[in-house]
Amino acid sequence: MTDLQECRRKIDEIDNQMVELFEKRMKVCEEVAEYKIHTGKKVLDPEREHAKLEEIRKKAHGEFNELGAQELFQQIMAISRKRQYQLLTEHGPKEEEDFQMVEELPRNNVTVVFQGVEGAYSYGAMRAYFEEDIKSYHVKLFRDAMEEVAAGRADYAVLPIENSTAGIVADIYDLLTEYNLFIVGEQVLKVEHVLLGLPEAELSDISCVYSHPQGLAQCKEYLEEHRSWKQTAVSNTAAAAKKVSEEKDRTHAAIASRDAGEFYNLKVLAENICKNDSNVTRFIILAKKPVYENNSSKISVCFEARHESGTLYNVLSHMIYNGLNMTKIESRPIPGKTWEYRFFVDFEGNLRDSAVKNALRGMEAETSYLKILGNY
Ligand SMILES: O=C(O)C(=O)C[C@]1(C(=O)O)C=C[C@@H](O)C=C1
Repeated sequence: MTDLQECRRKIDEIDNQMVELFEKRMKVCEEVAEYKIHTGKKVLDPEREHAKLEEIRKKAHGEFNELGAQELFQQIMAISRKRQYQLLTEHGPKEEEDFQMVEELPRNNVTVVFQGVEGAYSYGAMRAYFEEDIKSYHVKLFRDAMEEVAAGRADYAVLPIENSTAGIVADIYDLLTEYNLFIVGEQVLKVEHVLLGLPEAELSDISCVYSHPQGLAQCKEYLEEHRSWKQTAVSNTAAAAKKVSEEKDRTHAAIASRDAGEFYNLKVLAENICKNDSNVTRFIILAKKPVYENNSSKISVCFEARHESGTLYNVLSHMIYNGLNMTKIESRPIPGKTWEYRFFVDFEGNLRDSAVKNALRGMEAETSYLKILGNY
């Protein structure tokens, strides 16, 4: 019978040689980095990597080992690139810094736009993030809010990006790639929906309910208990409340906030209608200029990767290598490119950290498009 101890001794011996060779190879890669820093040649050389992998495949025996050896060298070269990006950050030409650091963003005496109407959750988020003495106004669509900031009529826009029950607000993700705006802050707001009706209405009168699609989705279970009600989606929850108050029809109800109910003089017909009692929405604060506060700890990026096997894995590996904690990933279809996706990633860090600089340098070089959406 095979002796396990003996096998392990042999493996250890081989591994020791491999580590020695790995370090030797890395030393040469550092020389390559020096050459590339001086000549400005790109770190990633897909042709060279492709030729190398083909050569490696020919050297190995049998299909399994051919694939295995290729995978191993793919990793080795990826590690080599990461080391080269590190050296480039340390000794190469300084990258143009688009983002400006500020001690603190002004939260008073500014003009803020939000989507919806007073009483909407966006309004609540704005009140929670900014000081009292701001000038605020509302617009109809998410796009309008972005337009206001892009045109310089507002300093900031407050927009919902995700809800803990219903998921992301996809339109906002898409608009973030359309407008050249930056996320400078975020505000998480507890969302407590109630069912609102006219002051004289009773729950048994209701046959039609209005809300934002997310409001309807977040109260799905409650609405399933009232299947006969006609559900109508409107642009936001406060607009739903406004509609009920204007239509003066006691069979109409809205799913919105208690605040919206007070604002439009409606009665609470049912509360706790959202099954998930930790229902929160995260709002982002957008600005025109790429600024970040000194103590910012979260970075959002958006990128497109070539449609090839392993590209996403390679891009994300820059975060792993630099010890960065990825907190979120989303994908959205790229308009006009069927089955191709754009990725949105959040990770912990500050743009001043060298680990962040290294990771971003590598990610930028190995994606076809990368935008830093913000550090906040
Ligand atoms: O040969 C190069 O140009 C290198 O940078 C070395 C190396 C490698 O580790 O083999 C690393 C990155 C390149 O994409 C190709 C190859």
